[in-house]
Amino acid sequence: MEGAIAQRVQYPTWVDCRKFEGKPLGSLRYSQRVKEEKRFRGLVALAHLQPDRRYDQRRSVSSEVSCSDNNSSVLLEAGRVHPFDKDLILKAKEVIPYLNGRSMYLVGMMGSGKTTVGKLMSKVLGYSFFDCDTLIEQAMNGASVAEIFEHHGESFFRGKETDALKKLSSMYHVVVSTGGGAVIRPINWKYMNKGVSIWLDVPLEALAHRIAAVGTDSRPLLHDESGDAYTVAFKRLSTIWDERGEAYTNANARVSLENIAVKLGYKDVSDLTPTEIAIEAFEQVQSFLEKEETVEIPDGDL
Ligand SMILES: Nc1ncnc2c1ncn2[C@@H]1O[C@H](COP(=O)(O)OP(=O)(O)O)[C@@H](O)[C@H]1O
Ligand SMILES: O=C(O)C1=C[C@@H](OP(=O)(O)O)[C@@H](O)[C@H](O)C1
Repeated sequence: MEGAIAQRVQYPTWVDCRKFEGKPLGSLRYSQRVKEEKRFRGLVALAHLQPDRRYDQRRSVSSEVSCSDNNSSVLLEAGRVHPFDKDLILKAKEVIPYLNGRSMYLVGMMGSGKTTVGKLMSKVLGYSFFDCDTLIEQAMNGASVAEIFEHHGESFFRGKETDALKKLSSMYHVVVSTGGGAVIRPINWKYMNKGVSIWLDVPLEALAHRIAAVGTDSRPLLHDESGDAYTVAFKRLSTIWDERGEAYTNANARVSLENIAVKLGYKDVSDLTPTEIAIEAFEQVQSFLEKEETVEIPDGDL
């Protein structure tokens, strides 16, 4: 089966954790008939899920999504999925009335989890998700962020980033993962302030570990020094943090991974799951919006 078919097939990469309740540890076959296009009707996408002990014993499952017709079967994607958590669903239901359709903009350093956590938040809220870098790449006919930096320079990229945020700012019911540098241009805050901005505050050591694990190819601001991956990432992140750390504090809500770890009694922020981070993000957003609602209006303005 060709990649073209694979790309068009919609399959569930996000599952409701109730499907796991009461089930013994092991695998669950999750099937969904592909009905998007007539000619693929005979195909069935199967997500084979099982708890992933290597990554996170509590709430992450590994997935294998395959697609088959009568003659053949092909593996479309293997990866991790994060089942919805009851607490996350409850928290989302609580925050929805406060949001009243307002969008959310995740800001934070490279690798802070804006995309991972943002996708999860959007799914559980029933919002659409947009990744700013991806929008820029699409606007540049598929050129990667690294290629745009290389061929056009950073300031051209920043212009495209502002264009993307401007477009997004007129939309409701969206969660946006912004690029790590979006906070440096004041005009971008004007656009992000149409919604609620959330800073994912992750210690630099944890960021460097994450980035060292996936490599720096897609993050051009990080891959210009030699040395071991962790040290290179940590050094560059420290310099970038000195330049723009202050700008993240403009966000409406701050989600500190160190604070969540203390609250949950974990020794290390790397023990935190995206679900736990998303729950805290909703809590912080709600607390910001509650305060916003109770801001006193001076008598003269009534
Ligand atoms: N809570 C987490 N724990 C461990 N790894 C994470 C967590 N959140 C994200 N990651 C990993 O860190 C890397 C960067 O995450 P990503 O969501 O792409 O960050 P950003 O969009 O802020 O650059 C990815 O490899 C992702 O799988
Ligand atoms: O911090 C930055 O200046 C950048 C962060 C990247 O996005 P992520 O934060 O999603 O990695 C991407 O926009 C570009 O490489 C520049």
